[in-house]
Amino acid sequence: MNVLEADSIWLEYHGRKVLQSIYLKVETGRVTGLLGRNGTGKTSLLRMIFGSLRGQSQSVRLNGNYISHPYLENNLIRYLPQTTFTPAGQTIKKVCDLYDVPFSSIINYFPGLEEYKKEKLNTLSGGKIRLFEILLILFSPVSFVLLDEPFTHLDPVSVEMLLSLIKEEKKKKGIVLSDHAYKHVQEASDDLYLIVPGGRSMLLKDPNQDLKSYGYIS
Ligand SMILES: Nc1ncnc2c1ncn2[C@@H]1O[C@H](COP(=O)(O)OP(=O)(O)OP(=O)(O)O)[C@@H](O)[C@H]1O
Repeated sequence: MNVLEADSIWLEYHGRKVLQSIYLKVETGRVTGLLGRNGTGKTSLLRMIFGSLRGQSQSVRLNGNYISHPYLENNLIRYLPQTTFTPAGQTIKKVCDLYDVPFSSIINYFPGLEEYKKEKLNTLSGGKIRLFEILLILFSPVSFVLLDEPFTHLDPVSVEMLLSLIKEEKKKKGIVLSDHAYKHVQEASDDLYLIVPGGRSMLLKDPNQDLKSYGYIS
């Protein structure tokens, strides 16, 4: 089992405090959910764990050992951002090769993609590009994946498929999942954190009750 911890995370933008003293843990074999109202800093936190955003302070540790730039470590971590990140002018097969993800593993869960194999990514619809990118990150040969709003833009059948794939993939990986579709996040997560006003993270003991008392749901 591998354990990834983010500790002492502090982030300010132009003197405005966003994250203060955040702690979050994810283990292989588990899903850690991350919730918070708009603008509380979920994306910033995911990027700080990945290593692509530096704050005023951060300690990201793998099995207790500090890592300065997790995304530079071999086969450690990948991040699904909220926006498209794959090169639109590349073919789907080429992008799979770039990410070391077999095209065959993606088409198993993406009916109709086979015929686009040699097409460029920009021939897919926005929602299909999103589904492709989610699968690309989820099936990546790494120990941890960070998924930022994976349910947005997916149709209901794809959402159901994604929920069952997350369950399957967590057998091999640790997954951090953040989305405003909080019921899906709750359903998929073994541990659930909420970023509360003031930029602190709370590990929820009784999610239904805690989400109400912290004002995330009414
Ligand atoms: N580059 C930046 N410069 C200044 N402020 C920023 C920058 N990026 C983000 N912020 C601010 O930091 C705060 C946290 O943003 P972030 O995108 O991490 O929140 P979030 O919880 O992911 O939001 P949402 O749920 O709306 O996607 C917001 O108030 C945002 O306006």
